[in-house]
Amino acid sequence: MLPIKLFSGARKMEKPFIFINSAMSADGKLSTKERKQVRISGKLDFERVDELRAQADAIMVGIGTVLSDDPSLTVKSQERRAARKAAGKDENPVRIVVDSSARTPLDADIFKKGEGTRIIAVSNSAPAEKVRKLEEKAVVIRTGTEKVDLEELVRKLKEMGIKTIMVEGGATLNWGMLSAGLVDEIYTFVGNLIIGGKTAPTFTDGEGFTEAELLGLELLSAEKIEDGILLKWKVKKGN
Ligand SMILES: NC(=O)C1=CN([C@@H]2O[C@H](COP(=O)(O)OP(=O)(O)OC[C@H]3O[C@@H](n4cnc5c(N)ncnc54)[C@H](O)[C@@H]3O)[C@@H](O)[C@H]2O)C=CC1
Ligand SMILES: Nc1nc(O)c(N)c(N[C@@H]2O[C@H](COP(=O)(O)O)[C@@H](O)[C@H]2O)n1
Repeated sequence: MLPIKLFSGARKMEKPFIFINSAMSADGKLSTKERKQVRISGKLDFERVDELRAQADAIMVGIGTVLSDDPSLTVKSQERRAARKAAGKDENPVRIVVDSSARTPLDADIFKKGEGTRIIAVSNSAPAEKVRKLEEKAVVIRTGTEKVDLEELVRKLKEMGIKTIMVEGGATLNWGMLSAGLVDEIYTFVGNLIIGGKTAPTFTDGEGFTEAELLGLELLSAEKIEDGILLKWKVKKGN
């Protein structure tokens, strides 16, 4: 594997640098039709992901991912956690869940595992009692009427000092972030399997772009890792 080069985009910091990292099957699926998590990455790719997590200020996922996978979103390597500590940071990046209706379970692994700040982003229509319970475990950010306003959320995260956000899916959040023009780079690991199923989540679901709105990408690199390929893309702005 080539040496890991993090975050090629050295753009001016008017907003946090935001990248999506996902693992998908050769047919572009993130998980099965039952939304069951699948091991797509091999050992080396999981190491790469762990390094990305360790370098990021924050990791963001959608509530769909929390409900189906119950991820902890922690940095797995003890050395990387120690390096973060030595640099005066928490062992884990800030963990952010985009959760319009405050559905995050109070016993979710993101609360149970690892130190560090958790942020739950809810809309203003989220049930008050559940929000109050979440506030005992996390910083709650309210934005948007029915649905989290991702642009405003990102602005608030920047005000909190977050400079780099790693988005780890799923399919709907990827669409929300891409369609709002918030993503700078995309890293997709394409693994050596076919998942199939027209209801299985793909890298980007949501409404989809019209022909006039299609999002252009510039290929930054393509690297074989074990039996898959890592594609790094830069999102073209203003197209
Ligand atoms: N292979 C991989 O790298 C990954 C796979 N996955 C898979 O993806 C699936 C989950 O994906 P989804 O069901 O699409 O859920 P998701 O994780 O994308 O969460 C979607 C939810 O986010 C919330 N949301 C709030 N405001 C939003 C906004 N403005 N824009 C977009 N979403 C907003 C909505 O409640 C929406 O239902 C799971 O099956 C999981 O296993 C998830 C992450 C990574
Ligand atoms: N990079 C990557 N490769 C795969 O093969 C995967 N299945 C995933 N899934 C993502 O990892 C999250 C789990 O995180 P924790 O180990 O619990 O910290 C899962 O929710 C998906 O976002 N990713």
